[in-house]
Amino acid sequence: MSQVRPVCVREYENIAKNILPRSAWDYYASGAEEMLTVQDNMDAYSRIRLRPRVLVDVSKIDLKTKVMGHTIQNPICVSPSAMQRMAHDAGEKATARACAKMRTCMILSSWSTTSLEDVDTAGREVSDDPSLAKRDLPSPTRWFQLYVYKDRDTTLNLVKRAEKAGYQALVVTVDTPYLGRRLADIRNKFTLPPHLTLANLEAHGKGEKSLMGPVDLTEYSGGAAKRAPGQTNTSGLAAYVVDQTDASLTWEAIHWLRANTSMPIIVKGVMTAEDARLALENKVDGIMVSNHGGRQLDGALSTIEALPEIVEAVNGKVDVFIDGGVRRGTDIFKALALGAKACFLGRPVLWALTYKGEEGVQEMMQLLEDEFKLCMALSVGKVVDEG
Ligand SMILES: Cc1cc2nc3c(=O)[nH]c(=O)nc-3n(C[C@H](O)[C@H](O)[C@H](O)COP(=O)(O)O)c2cc1C
Ligand SMILES: CCCCCCC(=O)C(=O)O
Repeated sequence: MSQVRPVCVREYENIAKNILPRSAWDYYASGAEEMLTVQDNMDAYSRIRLRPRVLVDVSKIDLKTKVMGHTIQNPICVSPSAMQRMAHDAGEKATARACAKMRTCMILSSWSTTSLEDVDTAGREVSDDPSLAKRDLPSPTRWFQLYVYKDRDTTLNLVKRAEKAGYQALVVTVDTPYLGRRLADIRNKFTLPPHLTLANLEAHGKGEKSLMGPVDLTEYSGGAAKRAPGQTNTSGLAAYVVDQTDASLTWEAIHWLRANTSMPIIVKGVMTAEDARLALENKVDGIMVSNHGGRQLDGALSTIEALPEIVEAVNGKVDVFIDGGVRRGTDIFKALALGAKACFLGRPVLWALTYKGEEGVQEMMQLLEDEFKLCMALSVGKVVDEG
């Protein structure tokens, strides 16, 4: 289908809405309950105003920064989102290639529809491509997002595989003891299309057995299975989460992971200074300020409003990242000005993937890079990290 090239991230959303089947669109778009937090993540950026300065030489702007010790081309990275092959057949591989071309960081979801090994290989092929001289940074930056299963052997298997494949950090998502109530998914009895699987939980090597048998979310569809507290009607996905993942998780899990991996550990889903202090006490290496794109606790404050107290509590001891509602170069500028080391994107990547696969994601990220650079030039922001 021929499309006019989108000129802002919002346009990718409109295009994706017209292309995706209803249940995939609803799954990607939805947030918890009335989606107050989904909306507020975006609105809160609009409430912040900039104070531009003038007559400063802005003819050269370098956007490079360091995340967890790795230099990347710009502070615009990709958050983990599950099931990317619903958007495009090349799914997570396409995202990995686009990020490798942009020389920026991708976080792969535990719940990817492509195995973590195949995603890593796809990204490396691009990173090793000598024709990409424009971006002169060496290795790809790829982190693995972890959901902790009740079965710690399953969890450990994922961690060891990610480490072996060369993922450089483990991003432990801590805001999902249960799945938020996403009303459209409940109505749709959302489940994966039959040709797709949660690939990391399938057999991944010669002679290896599947970690838990093929994961069939339809078994859980309709809410006949176990339920989260207070839920009488739930989606297949939410029921699977109750059945398989560990709602009893505490900071102990971070110590257990630390004892089992040499990868640095980032906790994703911290929203308060109190938890940021606990994260430091429990020796995490990085913090992602996130409310899961408003998909978990409806009414939680926006991430950009949560950021300053967390940055203050962390006081430079570890890198602080942010996601949720980032849609414009000016949003990125505001987040960095308030102390984030880099911004991560969730839904915009899914929209761009739907639109045009790898090329779409690369285009969308380039668009945000251009917008961010322009914002720096017009505001004379001092947010370039030389270190
Ligand atoms: C469809 C979808 C799937 C997601 N899957 C995951 C996941 O597997 N792991 C995770 O930690 N976060 C997941 N998230 C949350 C994102 O990582 C991120 O926090 C959020 O999307 C950021 O908000 P934004 O979509 O407004 O950019 C998902 C979000 C969406 C929209
Ligand atoms: C243990 C929670 C699994 C959720 C899987 C995907 C996801 O994060 C989402 O928001 O959807």
